[in-house]
Amino acid sequence: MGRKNFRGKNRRGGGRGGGGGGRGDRAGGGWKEYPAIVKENKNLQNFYDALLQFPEEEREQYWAALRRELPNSFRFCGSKGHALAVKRLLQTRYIPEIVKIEHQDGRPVEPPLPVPWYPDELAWWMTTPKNVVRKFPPFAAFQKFLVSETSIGNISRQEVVSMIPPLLMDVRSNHVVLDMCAAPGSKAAQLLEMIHVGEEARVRKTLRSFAQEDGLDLGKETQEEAEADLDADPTDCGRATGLLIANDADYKRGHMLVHQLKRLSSPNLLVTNHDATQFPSIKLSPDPERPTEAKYLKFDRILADVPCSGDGTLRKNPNLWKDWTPGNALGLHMTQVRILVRALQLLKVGGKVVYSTCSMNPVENEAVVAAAIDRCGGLDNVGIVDCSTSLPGLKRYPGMASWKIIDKSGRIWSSWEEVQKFVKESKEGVVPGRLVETMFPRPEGPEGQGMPLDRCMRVYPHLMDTGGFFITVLEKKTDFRARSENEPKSAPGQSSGAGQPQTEVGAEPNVEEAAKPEATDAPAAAAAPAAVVDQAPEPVKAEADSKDETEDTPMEDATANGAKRPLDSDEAEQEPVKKAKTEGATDSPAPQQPAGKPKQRGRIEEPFKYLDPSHPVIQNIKDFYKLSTRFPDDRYMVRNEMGEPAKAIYYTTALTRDILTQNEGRGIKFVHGGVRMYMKQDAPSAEVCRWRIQNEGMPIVHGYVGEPRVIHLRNKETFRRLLIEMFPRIADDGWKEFDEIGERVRDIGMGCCVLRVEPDGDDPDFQETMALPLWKSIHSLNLMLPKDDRSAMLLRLFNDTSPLVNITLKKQQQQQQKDDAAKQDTTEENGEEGATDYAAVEDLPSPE
Ligand SMILES: C[S@@+](CC[C@H](N)C(=O)[O-])C[C@H]1O[C@@H](n2cnc3c(N)ncnc32)[C@H](O)[C@@H]1O
Repeated sequence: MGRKNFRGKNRRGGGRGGGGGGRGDRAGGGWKEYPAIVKENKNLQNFYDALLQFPEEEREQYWAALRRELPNSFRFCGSKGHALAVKRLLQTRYIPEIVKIEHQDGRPVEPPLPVPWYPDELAWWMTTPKNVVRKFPPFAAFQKFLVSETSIGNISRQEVVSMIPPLLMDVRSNHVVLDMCAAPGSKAAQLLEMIHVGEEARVRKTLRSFAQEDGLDLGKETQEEAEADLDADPTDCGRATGLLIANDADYKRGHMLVHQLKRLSSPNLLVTNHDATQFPSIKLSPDPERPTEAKYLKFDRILADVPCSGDGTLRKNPNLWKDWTPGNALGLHMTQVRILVRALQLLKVGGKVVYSTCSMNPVENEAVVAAAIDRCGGLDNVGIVDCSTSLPGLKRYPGMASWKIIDKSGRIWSSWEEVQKFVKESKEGVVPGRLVETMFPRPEGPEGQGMPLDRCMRVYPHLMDTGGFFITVLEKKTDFRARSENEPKSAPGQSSGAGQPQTEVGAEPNVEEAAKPEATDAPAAAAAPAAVVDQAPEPVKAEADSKDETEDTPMEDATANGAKRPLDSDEAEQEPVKKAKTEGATDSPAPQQPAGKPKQRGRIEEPFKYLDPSHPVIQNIKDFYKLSTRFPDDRYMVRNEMGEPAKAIYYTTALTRDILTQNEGRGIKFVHGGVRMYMKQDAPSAEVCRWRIQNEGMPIVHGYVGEPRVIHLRNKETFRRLLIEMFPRIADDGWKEFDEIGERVRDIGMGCCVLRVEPDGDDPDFQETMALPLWKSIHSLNLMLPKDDRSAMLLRLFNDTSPLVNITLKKQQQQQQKDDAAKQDTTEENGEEGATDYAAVEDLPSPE
């Protein structure tokens, strides 16, 4: 590609990392940006000018940054080795082309650069905005790379400030993590990746120690494997034992979350659909030493990335310039406090909560942190962690110790005393707007002292040319009972209530915990699950329990302002393409409501039923694939009422199994869990196992598959042929065309096998080891991969964009029609199995 030029007007100045102002050198060349939107709002500007009190020059930089388009940013995901391979491609193939592109005035385009504070240079940004990269032809190849790798989960198009909260959580492989408000899921994906860091290498290292005994050929030892730290998570043969529960109150957004996280194929994930203010207590098996004592899950890490007014996202959501009103933030304050209090309750002692918003308003930030700590008994129970040395290179401001509140009418208030005085003196005698005491800075004097709110982090848009973000890390020091909202604080001199049993009134969200006066980490098992909000198998009171909460801060407000804000462009890009078919949703029609009953929210999910290891299907799978006895066979699960394998068999971790079995019938709304490991497949003869290994489950199981079902491939060109051709022939000496694997594919028994791609290391663009499902039938072979994955691999490894070749397309179409008809008849196993199984439909082995 020679020098390429793109045109446009009104491109504004400013760039990344300018340290107060960015690079103001962009005028002259460029592109159009949102010309129709007037980026002015008097109330907004007056309020923040009064609040932030920047010197004049910095104030201008702040507003100028907010009016500019956001730089383009993305993150390489997945296992480290894999992420580094995709990153290498950016550096060697795309950046050299990008630097040849010129602005209208002849200046070269600035290439993407690593975000300086992100570990391992896995996050990148570039000053050219997203919509320019998307639309201008010189960027077409780069854009294709971004889209292709995003679609298969190797790249996340995430805004840089949104990457900060998970980085501060220090998540380990064995941590139990909750993301309370997780949709659409970019931070949840980051957290899940952290749970899996180092796992692949640990598992291989463990397997290698048994390889000779088990007759496994694991190929060459990688450097990562040699350096793997088995002590990082020692209890399950190197596998990650941690868990992420990703929750969102909004059912539809919850399914975007499933779509986003499913790409990571993690058995360490559960997705739930609950109001975070009432997130339920999750039951675990009792400790063997105390079999009669109920045990509940507590978390090592919690992310509370709460619904907020979002005024830090003005760059990404320019409509906010006209939509911002002072009331937005006020309506969210109480919900935010409740979510944070619930997070602190659910945390282990020593655990950490990260509280974050994309708002700059202290009423949603410092005021929430202070109010939640206060309700949990003060700084003796919950500390604010000093993160000043974390993420060096990230420019930030400390949290505020004092601030003002703007009410719905635009009037600015300095203190709660001022509000009370107004109430006393006014005729109406009522508090204006939705003002409450906890919105205001803590008063001077003994009660208000000592809250180190300066440890909170404020990331302003002009500091590094980003969006705005607020982040605070809190640590639980001891167990406590949180004071309810309606309960007055202890009189001065008395203990704040830490560790004291307190009467819970209405507003305390979890009735299970409230039911037991001294409950701390083991809430009493209540007869009715407290946090069930709808469609519970056992009808329970729940909406009634939360009446106080809904009365003083209607959730409608919270959702109107925060939860149901329109999708921004990142989110929209991540949205499932096939909107009509919500992934993870059942195929069953929504349940019919008996007349006169309140309408149910959400839909009923299929149950999760675990298979007995002695089940004939499990035995057949073990025999056929010669699975090592070291692979756990008590974690297989199906999703139908009968508990019989019908279409898909899932795999989960041991902890997930415990949670799903212990909480069956308790009304907890699990909407996703488990990785599809085996899919039912028509087989040409009785000797062939009808359960093929699904691509998603392959990374988990392939190391345990016996050599009789493995094909080792080293040649890049052989791999290219398997990727580009669907159903290449092996009959009539066709196998001879397959170079080093020819004889092996001729001789191996029919059915599914593991294709282990083990590059010989000579080609720098072909270094990644992979394991993929391959189906052998009488006449042909077929890689059982979705078309998107094939195309993405062709692009990545061969820079090849040619269409896939499918010689049996017609047969496929007929088969697809047959499958579709059969699907309509299937009622027993819908759930996630109901979602299109593209490998089975599009890549079905040719019927022979
Ligand atoms: C700021 S967004 C979260 C963004 C997300 N953490 C990410 O990184 O992609 C806030 C989310 O909170 C959800 N939400 C709103 N009210 C909630 C509540 N009471 N409980 C749980 N989730 C809630 C909304 O549906 C929305 O998806």
